[in-house]
Amino acid sequence: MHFRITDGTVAPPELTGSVLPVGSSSDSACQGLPPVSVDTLSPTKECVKDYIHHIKSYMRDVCCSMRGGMGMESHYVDTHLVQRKLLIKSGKNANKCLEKELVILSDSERKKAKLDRSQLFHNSDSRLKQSVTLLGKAGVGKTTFIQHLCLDWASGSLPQFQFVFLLNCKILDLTQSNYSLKGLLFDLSMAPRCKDSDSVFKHILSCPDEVLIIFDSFDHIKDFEGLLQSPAKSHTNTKYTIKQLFSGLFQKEILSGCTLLIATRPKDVLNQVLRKVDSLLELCGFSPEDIELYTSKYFGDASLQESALKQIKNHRYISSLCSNPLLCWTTCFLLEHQDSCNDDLPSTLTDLYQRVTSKHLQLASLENSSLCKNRKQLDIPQLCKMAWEGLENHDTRVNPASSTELLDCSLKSGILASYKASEHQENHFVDLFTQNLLSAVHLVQSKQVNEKMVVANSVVHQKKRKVQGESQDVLQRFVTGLVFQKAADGVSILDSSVNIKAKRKAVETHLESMKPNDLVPARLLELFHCVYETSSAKFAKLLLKNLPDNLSFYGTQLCPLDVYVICHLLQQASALKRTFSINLQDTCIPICGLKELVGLKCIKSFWAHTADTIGLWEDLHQSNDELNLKSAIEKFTLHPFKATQGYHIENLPVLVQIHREKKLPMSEFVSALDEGVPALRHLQRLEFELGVQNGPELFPKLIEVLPSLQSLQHLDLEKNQIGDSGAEKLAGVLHFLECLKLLNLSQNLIGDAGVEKLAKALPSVPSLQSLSLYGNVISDSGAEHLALVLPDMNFLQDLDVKFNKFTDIGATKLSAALKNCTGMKSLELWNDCIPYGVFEHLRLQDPRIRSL
Ligand SMILES: Nc1ncnc2c1ncn2[C@@H]1O[C@H](COP(=O)(O)OP(=O)(O)OP(=O)(O)O)[C@@H](O)[C@H]1O
Repeated sequence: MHFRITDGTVAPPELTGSVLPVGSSSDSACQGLPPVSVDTLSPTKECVKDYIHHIKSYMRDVCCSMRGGMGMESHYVDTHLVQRKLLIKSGKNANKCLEKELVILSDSERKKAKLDRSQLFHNSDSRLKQSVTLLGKAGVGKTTFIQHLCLDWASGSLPQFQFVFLLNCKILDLTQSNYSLKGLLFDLSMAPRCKDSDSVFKHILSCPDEVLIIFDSFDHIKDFEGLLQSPAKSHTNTKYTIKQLFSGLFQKEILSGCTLLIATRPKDVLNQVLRKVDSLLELCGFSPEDIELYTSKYFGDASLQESALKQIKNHRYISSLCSNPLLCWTTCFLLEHQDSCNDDLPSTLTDLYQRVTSKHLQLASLENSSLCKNRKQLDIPQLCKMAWEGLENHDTRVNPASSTELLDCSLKSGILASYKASEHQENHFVDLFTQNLLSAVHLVQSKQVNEKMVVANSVVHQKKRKVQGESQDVLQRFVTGLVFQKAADGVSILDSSVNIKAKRKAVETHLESMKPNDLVPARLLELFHCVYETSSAKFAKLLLKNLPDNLSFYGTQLCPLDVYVICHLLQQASALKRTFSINLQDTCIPICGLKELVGLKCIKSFWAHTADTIGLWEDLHQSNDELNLKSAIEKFTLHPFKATQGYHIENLPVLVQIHREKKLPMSEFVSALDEGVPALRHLQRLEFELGVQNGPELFPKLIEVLPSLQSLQHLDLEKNQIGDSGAEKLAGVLHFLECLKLLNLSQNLIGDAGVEKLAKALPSVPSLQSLSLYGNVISDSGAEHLALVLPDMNFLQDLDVKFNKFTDIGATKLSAALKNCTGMKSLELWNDCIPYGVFEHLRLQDPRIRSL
């Protein structure tokens, strides 16, 4: 059977379409349509056509509305997709979490990588992608996007697919092993019943490349370990588990050629599966323009629309929150039901969700006074307990044995949604935030939950190594928010008669013991959020006091809400006379957020992606904000520079151009740049870690930049395969690097030709103390060239040329030169082309020659 919702009063409208008695003859979706059943006399083609017609019509009916009763056509806001890439790591240190391997693009790269819905299934060379993953945080609109996609298909777009099957992993029974491929498609997907499923299935098997199968809420397949093992291999009625069927489809063992679309939250998903997909796409949330459009769609009435929009725009926290479509809907719902437009808007997530949940309950009780006359009659603690029990098992469904009255009221209030799964009815918490708020209420006020348990689910934990899922992050925020909530007011969902002092004290002690210095960037961000949720000046101060001078959010994707929270807390730092350097590399922080953070007094230097930084300068220049432009130029730093992605280096030449020409690319002379770009002038350390794949291609860009790095002391170019030609290019610019102390050219395939050029240039680097050419392919002639210049390198202390190809001839030349270098401390020259006896002899003559 199919899934559907059976109660539609206030139930989430994205599902209300499936209220219809699916597959029955009274199915309104079927009315006026040819019957699904196939006249045995009619050709198979006819029956397939009928069925397709029928699914399309069914999808049009089921997918046409969103939560809150809004029509898809009237209220949907077209959001963008961004093409994402994976950083493939292998071996022991490979991460087991997709989010950690996803390359975080800069804001400017994201703009370039934008796609729209029509490009979902096609590569740039217009080849069809066979597997696509749609990534997005909770509430960003994955399910809604898929609904729209189904509507597109039903209305004739996506003609490449004859069939679209939509599976919701939330309601699939993952424990049973009695499903066939046919059962998966016809009985478990959102499709009307097909009376001649054998014929249609046979047809499907004959044209797999015209089939799209969508797995929504894929993160609900909790256990990803071994997911790809033992895939289903047979199309026939052999019985499998859902995971085996997925694995069989994914690995093209069954229905090979079909297209798969997998929608999931990125955290927690094991990458062994998702790294194998053809395309990884991230669904973007609402831009400020989208928020405006959505608000105007939500409030039909122009004056309501205007006032709501004004309130959202005036409230920076709320407008940053609204970049998440679900939270935007929640905000609009609250605005719609607030008593007066002078009511304060919530200033924390806890506050927002408490108000909205209370409102839902209140409306439901008003609507159906016979079921729950007032809020008190509803057993909220029981509802909260159910939420927590589900959350503990990473499950959104509620215990079917719960009281009917409680379920009915929760369904009517929109806290639960009902689905028809397989053979039975299931009730689920409607979204992650609602379930987590109720769970947090349970933890905070239930007597069965002790302080230790509350602390374990409140603020960030220093020692936990495992990446925690999004759900845990949100739970922490709510628990912290509730524990420190000021005296319960009208909207509090907490029972004011319960004493939570001991729990509050325990969380407080834990917060006070936190050492932000030891936290990885993602955890540090969570700590910021938890402190923000407390709304407490005391905890904000404590956090600011304990923060390290160098703040790093490196590699953590920052959404507008994150940026708001960071700024909000940091702006109080000036009062404490604290200043920070902030690393915003690989955070994809939007330029407006960057502007806000960089503008803070307490930020004395920042490091963000070069293209975004130039974008920020251009923005400030265009708005004639010369003062802030000057400060943003001065605060920008590149130190210490570590290039691990192509885009870390690609824009450096533009920066150098700005530095030399003292103007921005599209402008005339900019007075703020009259001293060039200090970040370039002051850069002391550069590590070029692009490796074999990107290193050789991007090395010329680095060469363009090096002459401007007058303060560079440490240049690490290890393992980039720059070869002889790279060494020659480097030799041409070495004389600019007057302060260079360390040059690491290990493992770069440099041979005699390259080392000859380098040797000529090395004496022009007066301050060089340490040179490594370890693991190259230098033979005797190269060693000889080096030996010749060794006495001219006045400050050289350490030379490492081990694991090269020179023999005792080269080794002897080098050791002879060493005699004239009194300042040198070590020479490492071992390699297996030098006879051991010779090597030992040289070593005994000069102890500065090191063995392995
Ligand atoms: N593009 C959109 N236009 C208008 N409203 C949207 C859009 N996307 C999402 N919404 C609103 O946000 C709500 C939540 O979206 P949705 O359930 O699709 O999120 P999700 O990413 O699937 O979340 P989860 O990971 O929790 O399943 C929808 O019910 C709808 O009200």
